[in-house]
This record gives sequence, C-alpha cells and structure tokens, in this order.
Amino acid sequence: MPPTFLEKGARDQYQALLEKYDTWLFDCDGVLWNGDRPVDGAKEVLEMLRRKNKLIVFVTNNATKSRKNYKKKFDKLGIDAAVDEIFGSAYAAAVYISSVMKLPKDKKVYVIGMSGIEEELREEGIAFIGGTDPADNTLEPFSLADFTLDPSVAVVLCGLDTSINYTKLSKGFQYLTRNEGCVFLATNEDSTYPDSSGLLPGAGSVSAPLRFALGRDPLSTGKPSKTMLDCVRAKHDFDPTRTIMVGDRLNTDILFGQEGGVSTLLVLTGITKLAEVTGPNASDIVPEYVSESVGDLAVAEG
Ligand SMILES: O=C(O)[C@H](O)[C@H](O)COP(=O)(O)O
Repeated sequence: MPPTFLEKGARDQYQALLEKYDTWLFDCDGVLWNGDRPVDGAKEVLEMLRRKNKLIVFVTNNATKSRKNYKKKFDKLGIDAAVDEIFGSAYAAAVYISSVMKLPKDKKVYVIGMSGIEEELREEGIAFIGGTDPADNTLEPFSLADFTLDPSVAVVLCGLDTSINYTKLSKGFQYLTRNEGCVFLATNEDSTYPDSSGLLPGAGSVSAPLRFALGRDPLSTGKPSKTMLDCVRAKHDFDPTRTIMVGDRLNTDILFGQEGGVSTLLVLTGITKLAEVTGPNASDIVPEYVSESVGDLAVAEG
C-alpha cells in the first residue's frame, strides 16, 4: 500500500492526523533538528500538541548523550521536554544490560562510545571501562603485548563515538574473542548521522570494523529493536492504535513503528529522500504517511 502524501497546507489532512492520534513518538536527529540546527516549525508543533493534551515521547538512537544531557539540548533549543519523556539508545542499552541480561555485579562493560553511554550505565549501577578514559582515547599505536585483559568484561557495548580509534577497536576485539561468552551489543546501527552541515558516518559505521573483524553482528538495542519501545512502555501507557511514530529514517524509525504496531509518519528533513518512497527505487519499508517536515503539522491548528 503506497503512503499517504500529506500536502503542505492541507489543513483537513493534518487535522485528521491530530484527531486520530493521542500519542506522538518523535525521533530527534533529522526530525526536530539536524545537529544543532532546529527544523523550522518543529518547536511550535510540539507546543501545539501539548496544548491539545497529546502524549509526547522522544525516541532517539543518538547515544552520545544521556537522557539528562539530552534535556539540556531541548532546553537550549527552547523545546519543552521532561527527562522521562526522553528515551535514548544509551538508556535502552543500559536497561537491557541491567534488566534483561541481569549482568552480575562482578562483571563489567567495555564501552566504545561517549559520555552518554557512561552516564546511563552509571545510573543503572553497571560497572564499565573504556569510553572516555584517556588511556583509550589515544592515537598511540596499540600494543597487544602490553595489554592486560580484564577477565570481568562480559559485554562490549558500541555506540556513536566521534573519537573512535584503533586502540578501542583492538580492545573490543580482544574482549569479544578471548573472554568466553562476552556479548557484543550496539546501542544502534544507523549507517549515517545527519549533522547540520551534511551527513557523517553513524554509530553503525563505528561498529562496522568490529563486525567485519569478528564475522558476526552485534545485538542492537536501538530502533528498530523493540527494546526501545519496551523502555517507553515501562514508563508510559499508550494505545498503539492511537499512536504515531514520526521519523526520518526508514530502516530505524519507520521499521521501529511498524514492528511496534503503531502508525508511522516519515518526514523528509533528515536522512530519507522522496525518491526512496516513490518510483522505481522505492524502499520496501513503506511509511503510512509522508510529510515534507514536522513543521507542516502547524496548519492543523489554524
Ligand atoms: O549514528 C547515529 O547514532 C544516528 O545517526 C543518530 O544518532 C540518530 O539519532 P535519531 O535520528 O534516532 O535521533
């Protein structure tokens, strides 16, 4: 079934969406902003949804920030958001390790990633090494002869790491090949990251060298995995039949919505371009609705 293309300015189309859905799940990068540049009208539409007493939840695969630090980004952009409305892939990974894996207290995680992952692991009481540790953030050649394996590392968790290097990949590889049963987790596997000035390699491109060296894929707890939705459901009650996921990437946001049994609205302000949803090269992941931008929803309140 082809998507319904919402026409810019078509008030009745957007009003119908507003009446149909009580819960609005929003992706962040590519929908509300690109890097630090807000998407036109996004803030005003979120304010409108709040005036209409809609439940708003933010679901982001960006693991560079913890929920608390994401709140600071929302505040800086003047967007009203409570910490318990924000679900990041670092949080989902930490919850998965503590509540699903039930990692024993004498075990720890080797982190390839940034402070967002460290803060969420700390919040969940999970021990970790690596991450922003200066010893790992070095351009010195990695010496395997001088490396001491920590036998208590039972998980290697990989997320977007803008300081990725050979030392981190080598240590992750050692743990995943030499510590028996060591679990390979990824916060998410987005191939690219929509910066305000264009595209950059994403979290999936950070874990790709390990995938290639190991010959196996990580378990990803970010979108489209249902782990993220399980985290949302643990905090917020909502009716899936009256819930819509607004995203910019087909193989994460839209697939996440479809697998979670909620409606999906693709916006074209981030990763996905129109040619991927229409014509001969269209993806087989088909959103229910397509709109140019989340800002177009503002017409519904006119
Ligand atoms: O590479 C990444 O981690 C992603 O591009 C990025 O963080 C996605 O964030 P989202 O669009 O889910 O807010």
